[in-house]
Amino acid sequence: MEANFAPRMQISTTWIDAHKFARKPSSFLRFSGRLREQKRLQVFVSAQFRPVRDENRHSLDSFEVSCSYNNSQVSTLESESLQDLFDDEALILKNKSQEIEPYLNGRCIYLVGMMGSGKTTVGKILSQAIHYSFCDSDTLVEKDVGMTSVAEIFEKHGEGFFRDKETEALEKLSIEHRYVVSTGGGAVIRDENWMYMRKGISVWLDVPLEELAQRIMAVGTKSRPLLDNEQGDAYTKAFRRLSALFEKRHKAYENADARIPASVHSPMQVNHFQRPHLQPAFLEQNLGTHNNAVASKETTSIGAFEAQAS
Ligand SMILES: Nc1ncnc2c1ncn2[C@@H]1O[C@H](COP(=O)(O)OP(=O)(O)O)[C@@H](O)[C@H]1O
Ligand SMILES: O=C(O)C1=C[C@@H](OP(=O)(O)O)[C@@H](O)[C@H](O)C1
Repeated sequence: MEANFAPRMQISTTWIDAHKFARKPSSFLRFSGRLREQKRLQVFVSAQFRPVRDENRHSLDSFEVSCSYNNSQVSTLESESLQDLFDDEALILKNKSQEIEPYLNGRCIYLVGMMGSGKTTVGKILSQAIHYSFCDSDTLVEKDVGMTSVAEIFEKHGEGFFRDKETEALEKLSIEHRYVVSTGGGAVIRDENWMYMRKGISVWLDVPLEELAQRIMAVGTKSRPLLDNEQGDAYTKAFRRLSALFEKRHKAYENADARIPASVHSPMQVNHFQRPHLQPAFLEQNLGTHNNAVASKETTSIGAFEAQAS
């Protein structure tokens, strides 16, 4: 079976009549009643194609439509569940992850990376594949503080308070086993947090800023308070702020035991996994220093982790 990937297609900021959307079957695009009443909508369309499986069959799998009105984003819509889009990627990630499971010896995996790099998305898939539990450190902080969102915590108590709670959450997790932890994008800035994350294996999901800004534009900035107060259109806002944060943080991300570049975990280029030369002996070479439990010197085949030693 052949699996090729067509490039992502983007048609940005086009004006179209709302009634044209209204004629589509409701399962095709989901609209709120309020949106349907708007006369004209400014839409950003990002289309993603399924892999071509044979010569005759290729289909548009899913596409996201992000709508804005009067320059403020009002909604992001998806043709179908985004999970569909990740199905092929998830399968490959699962297969590859299962190969590394025996070498982990129960150590937690900490996913680090900028906001939108996919720590939560990838983390959930990974945890299922290796039969670990999944934990989002932001969610742990929210539960601890008794608030429903990080945005609310920032608003009521400020960033410093959130950072202290984040450190506490990582400290709690550091005595656990068999967890894939999606850390907050800023967790890497405190040395103390690294002390806790070093109890497990840290993996940096390294995604280009342009891609991050696209993803964040699609879902909006409301849940990410550090991106929510910039001026300008949604993409520029996200890109500008992400660039400033990355400038301050990139050295800290390099502390991670392994780096996975976007080309490996992007659904559009997931065939990268299948290249025969991507067979790094990641655990033995790069992680053995952190835990003697990685005793085996046999070559492992874990193409999902194109790792670079820190
Ligand atoms: N590999 C990927 N390719 C394309 N989009 C992705 C990928 N991983 C995540 N996303 C999308 O990016 C957004 C942010 O992902 P998320 O997992 O919440 O990131 P994080 O937890 O790092 O902030 C979500 O809308 C998600 O669907
Ligand atoms: O980059 C950051 O400083 C932050 C990232 C967020 O987590 P995600 O990376 O999961 O979005 C969250 O912890 C908080 O809004 C701060």
